[in-house]
Order: sequence, then structure tokens, then C-alpha cells
Amino acid sequence: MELRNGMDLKRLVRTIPDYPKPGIMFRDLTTLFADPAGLRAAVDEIVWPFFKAKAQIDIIIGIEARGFILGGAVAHELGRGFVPIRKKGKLPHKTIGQDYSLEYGVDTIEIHADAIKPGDRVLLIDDLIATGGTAVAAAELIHRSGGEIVAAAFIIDLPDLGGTARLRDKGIAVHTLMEFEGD
Ligand SMILES: O=P(O)(O)OC[C@H]1O[C@H](OP(=O)(O)OP(=O)(O)O)[C@H](O)[C@@H]1O
Ligand SMILES: Nc1ncnc2[nH]cnc12
Repeated sequence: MELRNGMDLKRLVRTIPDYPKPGIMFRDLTTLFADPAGLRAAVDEIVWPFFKAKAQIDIIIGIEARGFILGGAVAHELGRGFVPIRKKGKLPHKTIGQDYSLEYGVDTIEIHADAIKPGDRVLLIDDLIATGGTAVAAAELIHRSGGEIVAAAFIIDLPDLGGTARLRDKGIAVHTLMEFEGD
């Protein structure tokens, strides 16, 4: 995938077959995040559809763990605060939680119960969407907290696993930078 600045971001993603389980093609973004031009381009490309309309966004929410790397940078670029959604048991104050299943397991994510003010307009960020289990659970937490989702943005979409379609079916706008098919 060639960006507006001519950079091929996809070649910075490393693929590791059979991790963490046989049959999974793991799309490793640590190689892209470690590349200075790659990280900047990824953040810029995630942010650009929202930059002009940033007055419509109150907070950025990122999903543990890889969504924190991207989400923090996006929040900084848009001049907004950052709220984490974390795996169960990691947040210190009162939380609300949501169970979900993902490509290779089951888990629970949580958000601080007071992190979102009713009516807050949220940009949801994660590194990758596969089945959409994580993002749908995050959307559920945001809605239960009284927030509105402006859009959800990811660097990688694995479209064969249906996650972006699940979000769009729920009326959530989705922005992604590249796809890996055949997973
Ligand atoms: O669309 P899904 O099928 O839900 O999968 C996508 C999720 O899986 C990965 O996180 P993971 O749960 O591996 O956690 P990590 O970021 O802590 O490694 C990825 O960062 C997304 O959050
Ligand atoms: N195939 C994959 N590669 C990297 N992260 C993932 N999260 C869920 N599926 C994944």
C-alpha cells in the first residue's frame, strides 16, 4: 500500500506464521513502530481524515496494548486526551467490563467507570482489527459509558475475519490503512 508521500508502509509489517497458535499469520507491527518514518507516516495517515473535523472529537480511546502506542500519538496530534481500555484487573479505580472472544482466545476488557462523560465524542484506536471481537467489546464499553463513537481507526484490517464489516453493520465509521487477505 503506497501512501500519499510515496511510502510503502505495508513492507514494514513483519509476518510470523503460526504465532501464537498454529494457523495464525501474526502481523507484527513492532517493525513498523520501530521505523521513525514508518511510525510518523502511520500516525499521520490515521489522523488525516479527522484533523479538519477534530472539533467533533472529545477524546481518543486506545485498546491495550498495541492500541496504546498508536492512540497516544493520535491523541497528541489531535490535541485531545487519551483514555485507556485495558485487559481485566489492570485499572486501579472503579471499572466496567466486557467479555469478548478474539481470533485466538477469550478475554475481558475494562474502562474506568468515570473515564467518559455522557455525550463525549470518541475516536477509537487500535493497531489491528481481525474478528472485531475486541473493537465491538470496546464500542460496547463506550456506549455503556454514555459516549458516542465518531469513528474507529486501525493500521491493519484482516477483512476475511469480518471485523470491519461488524463495526460498519453497527453504524460505526471505520478507517484502516492496509489489508492482509487470506488470513
Ligand atoms: O479483532 P480481534 O479479533 O478482536 O483482534 C484484534 C485485537 O487483537 C490484538 O490484540 P491482543 O488481544 O492480541 O492483545 P495485545 O495488544 O495486548 O497483544 C490487536 O491488537 C487487537 O486489539
Ligand atoms: N493475525 C493477527 N496478527 C496480529 N495481531 C492479531 N490480533 C488478532 N489477530 C492478529
